[in-house]
Amino acid sequence: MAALAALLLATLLAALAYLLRLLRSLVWVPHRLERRLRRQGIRGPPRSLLYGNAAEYGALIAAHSAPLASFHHAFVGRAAPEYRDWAAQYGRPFVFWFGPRPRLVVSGPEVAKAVLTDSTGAFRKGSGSNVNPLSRQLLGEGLVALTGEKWAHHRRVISPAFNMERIKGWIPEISAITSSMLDKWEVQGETRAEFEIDVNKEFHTLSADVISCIAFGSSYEEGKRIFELQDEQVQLALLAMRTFYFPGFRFVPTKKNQRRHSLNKEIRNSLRRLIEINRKKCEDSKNLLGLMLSASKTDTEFKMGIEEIIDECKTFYFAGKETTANLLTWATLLLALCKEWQHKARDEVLQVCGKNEHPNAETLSSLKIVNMVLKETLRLYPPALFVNRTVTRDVKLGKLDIPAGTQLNLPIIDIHHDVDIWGANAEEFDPSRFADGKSYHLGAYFPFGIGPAICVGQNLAMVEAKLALAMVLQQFALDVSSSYVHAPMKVMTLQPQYGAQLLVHKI
Ligand code: HEM
Repeated sequence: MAALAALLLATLLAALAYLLRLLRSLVWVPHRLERRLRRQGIRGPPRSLLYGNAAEYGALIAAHSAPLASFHHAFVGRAAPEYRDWAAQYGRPFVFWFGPRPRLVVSGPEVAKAVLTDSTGAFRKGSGSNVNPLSRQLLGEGLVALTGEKWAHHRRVISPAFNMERIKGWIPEISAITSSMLDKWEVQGETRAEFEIDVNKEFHTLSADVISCIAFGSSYEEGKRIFELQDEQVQLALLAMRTFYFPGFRFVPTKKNQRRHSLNKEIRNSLRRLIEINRKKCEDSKNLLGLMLSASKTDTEFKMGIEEIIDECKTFYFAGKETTANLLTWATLLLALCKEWQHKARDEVLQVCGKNEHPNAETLSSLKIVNMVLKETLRLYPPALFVNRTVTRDVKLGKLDIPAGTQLNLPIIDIHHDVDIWGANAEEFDPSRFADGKSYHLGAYFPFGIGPAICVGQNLAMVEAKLALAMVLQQFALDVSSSYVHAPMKVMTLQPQYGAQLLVHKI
């Protein structure tokens, strides 16, 4: 009897301690953070205790959901309305909440540079969305989600697969993959002089194929199921990111959670199989999988377990496909709209590579105009709309006193469209901004981030995009189709909501 009473008491005490911790985390800490921000005049939409501003955010997106009346580039108010509406209403910086931690949206190149290049450890990669275990399922515990020593270790293992020399070695493969995409376009052109194509779909397949081939030594077909499952995971991850996460909620068997678990399990199993199939081929290779497999065999600090490798594969499948596909999509749409730059870029490609030669490492580096077009596309239509950091200790940022626990949101897209930085024509497509010799502030333009956590796939993305765009221009003329509806939208990355229909004809 006494033992039962003691057990009961212990359970009660444990439950009380849990409750107190929960209250502290859900009520006291957010209240304290909010008060400190308020005292400095930082405001935002009124929040609810559990859901923060998820409802207001949903309403804001819905209010701006109509497609744009024409194909213009002043679309930040549609794709990321918080940076315009809430900034106008509450001033800058402003704060909003998706759960119990504030997201402080800061602005200006100086702040972006200070935060991203900080070496004191005051700002940690990732934020609320990464902390939510449900959204973390999408990318796994890979490089994007990792922090601290473990992140540095993975980064050291992985980076060599993406250095420029290594990427240049992959040019023939990327060129062959692009060629086979264009052969299919050509077949369509055999019966009609001009035909419509959704380039967004085409470039998603292309970049999925490229990442499968050069990172894992496999083909798109092998990885296709993983990409499809990840597409479904994106929707569920987005839901999770925008709602409050109650500790332990992932174990509650709701319909969505069950689907999340089965997707996660199937992706991990598919990756495990894929790694096994390609193990032999990759072990001696210096591709991403090869480097990670080598790391799994060492007994040094670089050791990586199979589950860690699977996590990284998830990260790379997603990060490698979405972003580059969207860069290519927006670049071709912009060139289809702006004939002057389409002609300039094509003339350059034909002059440097001729009509029939695929670009190689040497000719690729001579394609200055194509490079300028891609850089301007990344400015106007950055695939990653923002970068997040968690503030690890109380820190001074300019005049602001930012308390530990705040999530900092660096709005890439807003800074890239800022008239004060880019001038009166900030919302116009003008690749000449990036002509040789022209400079800009490091924190004013950072589509790949800056500092120690800068995108590890940057070289691959740029080589792939340059090569694919040059090959498209070499063979096809592009026009915007009358069925294209201009509706840039944030779905993790910046995407055309209704596809990217172009009219294409062989030249
Ligand atoms: C146009 C294409 C791309 C854009 C715009 C882009 C953008 C970004 C940005 C903004 C970050 C966050 C940096 C930070 O937190 O400071 C990032 C990180 C990352 N990207 Fe990319 N990315 C692109 C292509 C790729 C590709 C092709 C891959 C892989 C093959 C890749 C893999 C990653 C990984 C693994 C990280 C996390 C790096 C780390 O935390 O160390 N990205 N990217």
